[in-house]
Amino acid sequence: MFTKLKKKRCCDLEDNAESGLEKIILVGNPNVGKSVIFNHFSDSYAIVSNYPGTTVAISKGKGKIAGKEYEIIDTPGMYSLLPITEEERVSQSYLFDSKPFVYLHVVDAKNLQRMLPLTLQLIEAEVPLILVLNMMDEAAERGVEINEAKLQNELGIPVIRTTSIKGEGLDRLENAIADYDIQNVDNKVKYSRGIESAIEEISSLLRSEYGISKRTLAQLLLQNDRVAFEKIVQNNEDVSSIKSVIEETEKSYTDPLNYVLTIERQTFVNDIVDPVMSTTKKTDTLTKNTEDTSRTTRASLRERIDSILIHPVTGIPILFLILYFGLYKFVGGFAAGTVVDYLEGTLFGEQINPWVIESFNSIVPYPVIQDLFVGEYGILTQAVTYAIALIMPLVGAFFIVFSIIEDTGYLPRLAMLIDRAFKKMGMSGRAVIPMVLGFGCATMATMVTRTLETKREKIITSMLLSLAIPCSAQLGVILGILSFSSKALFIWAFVIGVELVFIGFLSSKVLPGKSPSFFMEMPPLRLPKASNVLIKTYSRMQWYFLEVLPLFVIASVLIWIGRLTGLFELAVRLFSYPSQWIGLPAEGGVMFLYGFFRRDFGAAGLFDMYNAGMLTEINLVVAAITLTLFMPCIAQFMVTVKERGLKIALGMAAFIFPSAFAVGYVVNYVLTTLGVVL
Ligand SMILES: Nc1nc2c(ncn2[C@@H]2O[C@H](COP(=O)(O)OP(=O)(O)OP(=O)(O)O)[C@@H](O)[C@H]2O)c(=O)[nH]1
Ligand SMILES: [Mg+2]
Repeated sequence: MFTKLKKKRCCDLEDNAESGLEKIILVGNPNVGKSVIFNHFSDSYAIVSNYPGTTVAISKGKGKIAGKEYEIIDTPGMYSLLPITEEERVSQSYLFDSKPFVYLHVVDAKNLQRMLPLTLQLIEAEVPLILVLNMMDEAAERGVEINEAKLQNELGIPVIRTTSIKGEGLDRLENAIADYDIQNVDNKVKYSRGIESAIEEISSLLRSEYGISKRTLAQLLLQNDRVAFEKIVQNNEDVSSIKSVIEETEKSYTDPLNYVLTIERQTFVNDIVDPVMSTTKKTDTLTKNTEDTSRTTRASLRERIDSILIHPVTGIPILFLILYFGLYKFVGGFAAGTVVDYLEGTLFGEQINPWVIESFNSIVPYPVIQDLFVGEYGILTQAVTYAIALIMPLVGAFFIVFSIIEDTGYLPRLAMLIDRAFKKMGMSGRAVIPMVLGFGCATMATMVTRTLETKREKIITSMLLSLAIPCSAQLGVILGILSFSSKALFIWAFVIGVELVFIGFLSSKVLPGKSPSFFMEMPPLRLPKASNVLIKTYSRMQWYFLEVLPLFVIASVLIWIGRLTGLFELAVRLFSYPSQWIGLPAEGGVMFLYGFFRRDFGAAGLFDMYNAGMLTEINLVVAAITLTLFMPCIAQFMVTVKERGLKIALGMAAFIFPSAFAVGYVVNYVLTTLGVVL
């Protein structure tokens, strides 16, 4: 495991640097174990979780297979070569442009019938291919047996069975890659006459060469795939003749061609699967076969747990229990209370920092430089202390809880549970995943909005992520600060919840378009693996630090320059007005200034002010609410610009900034007028 910990966290943003090595590309449906196999073979790490849509961008790494070095590439899951969502589009465009040594098509063996259409499409695309029957453990548990040799014969490509999570079969996969030799494989699918002749006609019109076969490109064109059209326009093909073939074909079918192709392909899949796959019938409890009985019991237990999690009457209390123990007790109580108190108060406050200040001052006698490194807002005394003593334990604790929840497969169940409520806000249950991920890091979560179907849903989700979802660090600090009174915590959660629902509801009324439909594959509930939870937590914290620490240091440097030039005082004075509007002392302005860098930096400032006795309890609740609703951090803003465009991102910011203070004002007014005691 520790060799894994040394791996670098893989690129979430696409980079197109060519390594010059031959490529092995992992493709397949979502949630089938591609990233597990990627992590096994490559020197990079891609996040593994138990829900569809974990990987949303290409990940690359290098790996040795039978002594030879390759570039290994992990792609986002896709259901078919015709993409619907953006992360599927990422995979499709990669297929268009790559010439790999081999593609590994990873499938979930227990669902072979549903996965094989993509295999047939890849065979039609005439790409070098190995089929990996993964999750053989779960297939066996469900009584599914697959005759691998027969399947290999039928398909004409190598077929390897694996249980990647246990490392089983990966050595045979390695051998199969080493021995792989490209060969012509017969196409397995023959469509009805109208479609076959259209494919032939379009193929004969295509002059250039592409990463996929002309037959496949013709099919994509028949299904009106946007990128396929862009490709043929780029290559100066005879687009108008191709379009007229498509129109003619469309006229001769009553159903959309996409549907016709899918249905016709499935009959070929069934013909292949029927003789190679068998399922031992579930036996009743009277059976003498103990193995079958335990299999049946396990299956029915799983179904029972599933219905408990999804049913509102039982599901909602369970959700609250998870929030109570996972967030309130563990992150808020243990990490923010015990661990941070010790690290920030005792270790850094009483031991490390006084020593650092003294040593630094004795070595560097210049007050200006001393101020930069060990002053009140210094790089070492503030940036590093905040990052290590305050944020690190909170983020770490949060990510541990979060990784466990992810790996159980709870999130898709949560998506089903609150799909109806989300529909009222113009989103579907699918948006639950980016929203929940937002509590980890809203920057990552904004990228995950790629998995959503409609533009409207993506805008609403990104908006709510920027507005009302506190990230782990901020949430941890706020839980820590407000844990003095459950009433305070309740008011904070209530106001943020109401704002979230209200703005979501309002956006769904203002933005044109229908509510999206909800479709999500339900992965089985699984027991989390400690090694995956630890590696994932470590890798996310590493990512977080790379993002956070430089920003904190930049903030310290800018504040230092600001103080030298007097700009800092000016900015603080400027912020002292909105700070006073919401009932805070004028010094509260500093905190909002920090908040511009990152909201958690601001929250950390709040923590300090409270400890210094500068704030009342009501001040604290109001400030926590305002900071939660405050501007998204710089990194999140940049990702929002990238995913949604500058105009939408600026529009969001223009709304969020004043509305945060407006809500703060109202809450302060109500609490002080009512004379609420916390
Ligand atoms: N039981 C079992 N679980 C597996 C196996 N391989 C992967 N998993 C689990 O399946 C889930 C999905 O694994 P990933 O590697 O994230 O799947 P992926 O194909 O990369 O998924 P996306 O990124 O969503 O496309 C995780 O919970 C893994 O632990 C296996 O062989 N057996
Ligand atoms: Mg993945």
